[in-house]
Amino acid sequence: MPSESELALRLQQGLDQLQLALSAQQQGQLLTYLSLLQKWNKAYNLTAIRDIDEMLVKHILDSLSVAPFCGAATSLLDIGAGAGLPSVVLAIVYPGMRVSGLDSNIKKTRFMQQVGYELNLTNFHVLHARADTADLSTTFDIVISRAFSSFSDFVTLALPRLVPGGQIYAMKGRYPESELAEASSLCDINSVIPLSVPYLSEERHLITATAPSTQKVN
Ligand SMILES: C[S@@+](CC[C@H](N)C(=O)[O-])C[C@H]1O[C@@H](n2cnc3c(N)ncnc32)[C@H](O)[C@@H]1O
Repeated sequence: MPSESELALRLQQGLDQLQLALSAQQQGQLLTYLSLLQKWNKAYNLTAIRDIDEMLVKHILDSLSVAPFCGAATSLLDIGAGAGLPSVVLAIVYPGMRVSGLDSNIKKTRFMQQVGYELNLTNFHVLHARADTADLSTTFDIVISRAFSSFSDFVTLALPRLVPGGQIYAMKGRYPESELAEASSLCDINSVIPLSVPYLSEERHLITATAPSTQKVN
């Protein structure tokens, strides 16, 4: 198992590759989050990944890879956030952004609440609810998901939660050709951005979309 200083160095080098400049405090928060994930995973089964270095790459750095595309937003909702991926990571990167992590699984929302408390993330809010019935009373600049559902199901859930002109972001693995075709009548797909995750040779993509500008006919 890598030592704390080895993990810190690997994080620092990953951040350099992503061209993200985070303070020592933010890097410390990311490492504390990583250790909480590993600690709670034993009892709560938060993620199938057990190895801490793999968690750093496939969870923390993977979530950080979307950060450069979120900087203009003041609010963000993560649907099906699970253990807080990517929402906790984005709340750490952007302390001025109102970030909400929503999940229907009570163990996962308890974990996110504990993370928010231990990291003193005052901009991070946890919602225990189903995405289709959640009473949120507010809308968001970005609605994001990672490993949640088909893109079309996600779009249907995300659209009512967006401010006018807000962005839907879906984090995907391989180029999601069939999912894009299926959702083309529901929204305007603006881009499919290849993401590069440090130390990972697998494909990652970010779909960005907005509410349909015109009434679409099937
Ligand atoms: C595969 S996990 C992904 C979690 C996290 N986004 C990640 O990348 O690790 C999907 C999550 O979606 C949640 N979920 C599934 N259906 C949901 C719904 N209708 N409303 C809210 N959360 C839901 C599950 O509880 C689970 O935590």
